[in-house]
Amino acid sequence: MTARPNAVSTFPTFPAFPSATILGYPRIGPRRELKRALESYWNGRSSRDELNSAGRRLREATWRRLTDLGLAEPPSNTFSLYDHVLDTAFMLDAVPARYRAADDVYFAMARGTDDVAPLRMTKWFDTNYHYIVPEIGPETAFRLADDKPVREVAEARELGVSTRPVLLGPVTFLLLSQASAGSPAGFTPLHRLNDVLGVYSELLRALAAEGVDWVQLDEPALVADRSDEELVAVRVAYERLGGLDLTERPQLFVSSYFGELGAALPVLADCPVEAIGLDLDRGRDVLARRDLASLAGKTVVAGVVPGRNIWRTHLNDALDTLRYLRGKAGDVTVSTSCSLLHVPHDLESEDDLDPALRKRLAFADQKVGEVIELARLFAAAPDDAVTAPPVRQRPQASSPDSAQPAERSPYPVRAVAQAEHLRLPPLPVTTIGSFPQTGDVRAARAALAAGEISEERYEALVKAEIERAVRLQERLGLDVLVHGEPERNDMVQYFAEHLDGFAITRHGWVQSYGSRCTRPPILHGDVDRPAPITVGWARYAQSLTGKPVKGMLTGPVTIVAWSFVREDRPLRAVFDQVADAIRAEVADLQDAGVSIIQVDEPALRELLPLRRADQAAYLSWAVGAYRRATSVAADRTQIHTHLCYSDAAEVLTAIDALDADVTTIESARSNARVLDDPAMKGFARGLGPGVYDIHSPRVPAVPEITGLAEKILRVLPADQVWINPDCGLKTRTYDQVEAALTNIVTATAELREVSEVLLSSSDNCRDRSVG
Ligand SMILES: Nc1nc2c(c(=O)[nH]1)N[C@@H](CNc1ccc(C(=O)N[C@@H](CCC(=O)N[C@@H](CCC(=O)N[C@@H](CCC(=O)O)C(=O)O)C(=O)O)C(=O)O)cc1)CN2
Ligand code: MET
Ligand SMILES: [Zn+2]
Repeated sequence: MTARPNAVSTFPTFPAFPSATILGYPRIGPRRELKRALESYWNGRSSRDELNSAGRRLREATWRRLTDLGLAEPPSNTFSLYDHVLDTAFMLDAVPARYRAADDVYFAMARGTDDVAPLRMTKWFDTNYHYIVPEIGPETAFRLADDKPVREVAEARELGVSTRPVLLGPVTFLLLSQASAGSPAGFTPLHRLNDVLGVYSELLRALAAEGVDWVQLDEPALVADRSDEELVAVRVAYERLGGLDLTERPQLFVSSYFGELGAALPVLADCPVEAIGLDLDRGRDVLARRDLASLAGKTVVAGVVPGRNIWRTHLNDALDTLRYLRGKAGDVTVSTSCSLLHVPHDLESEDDLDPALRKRLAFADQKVGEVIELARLFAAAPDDAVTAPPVRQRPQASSPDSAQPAERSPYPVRAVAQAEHLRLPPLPVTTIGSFPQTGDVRAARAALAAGEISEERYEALVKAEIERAVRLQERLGLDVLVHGEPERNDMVQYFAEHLDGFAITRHGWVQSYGSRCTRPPILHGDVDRPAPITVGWARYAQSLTGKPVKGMLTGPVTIVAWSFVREDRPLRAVFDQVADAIRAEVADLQDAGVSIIQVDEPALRELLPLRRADQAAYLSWAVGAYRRATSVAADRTQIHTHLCYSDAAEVLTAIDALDADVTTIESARSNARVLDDPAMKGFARGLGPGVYDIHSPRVPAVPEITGLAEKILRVLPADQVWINPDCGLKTRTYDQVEAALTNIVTATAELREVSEVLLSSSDNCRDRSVG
């Protein structure tokens, strides 16, 4: 059968793409209605039916809002009760056998149950959103098990709204999945492409039968480096789906985002799909490509309104870009650069922002307005195309970088100084920093903000909470304690609130995973630390115990990564300013007698550019910022760092580069896979691979913990090993934490006995290495 690459112009009976659109919309609700509904269901306070109704109300509110704002054909299936990748796995019946008996299979996969651990969760490309990693093997029996995308179309139609369903594209779905445990060597989920395409074909037919004109297939994986085999998969997928007769399928819009399509552009251009989406914020390089003209027969959905930040769009620049494209592509439609999932709902909710700053901002609803305004301007603009690709660049540093401060002594020298100073037992047990954030503390913080309680009262409550955490750790027998971070609403927002140059929102929530959200601070000015931030709390915590209490800071890369950052200064200069603020805090903690300081960088890998060619440069200045923040530490001050959501190879490169003395990492959730990495041999620093997956309410049993720790001890000399959870405990309850830490301490005591031999021999090793 011959494909028809240009259905729009050749067959005018097929409806054109609307002139303005968005790729997706926040789903948590303007007042986090979804969060409340989920947590109420999980706590047994409401039924699944009530949860489903809450979801339905949110979808209705979204479609009404978007049509009120003037969007003709809003997207549907952008809603999810937990995660859209999980929705896709569920829809395809890619449900591993161990979940099938659960009461609620969907949430068992997302969160685990008492009997079964959840699926792995990891970062969605370079964002702070997390998706659930599907497990696919040769045994996965794909079928269309759920018709959510079709149902949502019908649901919207009842409200008089016709929508464009959004699906995760089959190639990205498989590339984001992992091979199930029993899969034969060499198997990758992409090997199942043909079977998945069978189900997608069936789904497209069902959507066409439902009267859908356009379907959006998201393929963000195509903006990262892709092998020839993967590019062949793209071709196979879209020749097959586009090859369905246009009476049997809706028109296909393949959207890319978070970067430029690279080698995937000519492949897609050659496939019988009717529209292609380009990210013209992060993927602007595409404008200079000669093969852009290969899109001449297609609708280009031009992502000129940035979906990853909250700054107003420069409408004139965007208009130039649209007019330039008009000369190159077929139809041109105005869109956001990606889904608006990554920005808060509505600026109108923010009453407290400085009016001068506020004028420069656009949240999701304002971005919808921009898209519509641009479509109007574009339609009214003269027909002649702009002929040169418009340039819009981030400013580069005009002055030389500020000097990098002096480095610390080499690690082996520091290790000796620290061992003498700290006198820790073998296999020290510690935690990552936060203890459960209780409703009481959150309520107290809300009451303080509302002026209902005094500063003194709030401080007393926080101190009581610190004391509770310290006493618990002492009682359970941990070796290096933490104060528990009760004074922090969030590890980034808290610092932003105490630094100059940041603004904080009241309702600017962005979903991070499931029901969990953050309010990313807005870094809009020059960053400076007017006064010490954590020193008072650290002093207080240390006064309660003879065991060392870690000072706890968030690193510069993570502060930048989890904020909305100004674009009128070179990113590198911004990093340096934040690094200097943290450096001042490290110095003050040290002066206050704190002997272990942890500077977390869980977002280090998140900001890693998706294309390998750009990664070395990024790592050099991200790492530079970290070292700038920490190199003020004396040799005997032990610097810890914590990384989560990274894979092994990335972590190991990063750990060496960061030059911290001890690194705690997430590993329980992936069964300590990091230790299989060949680079682990010869690893020379302290390492704490997590033995407790804190993302799930499950409490790990002692043998589970010893099992993981033994795996660690087979690879690493015992005197380098720390025992700790995967990440902070703030999302857990005190009951769960007490049970899990008890088991961790018990398991460690057993290990200390069996590994005494190992310990004495590795001690010798270390002495030799120092010479
Ligand atoms: N920024 C950031 N990104 C991160 C992480 C992180 O810790 N921070 N961790 C990783 C995993 N992501 C996470 C993201 C959020 C949360 C999380 O727990 N968020 C909390 C909100 C934290 C917060 O801002 N708390 C505030 C506000 C709390 C609140 O909801 N207050 C009530 C009122 C108080 C009450 O009566 O309960 C309200 O505003 O309605 C505070 O404690 O002050 C939540 O969604 O529940 C956890 C992990 C990766 N990315
Ligand atoms: C997402 S990494 C979290 C690190 C932080 N210190 C905590 O324990 O919560
Ligand atoms: Zn973490």
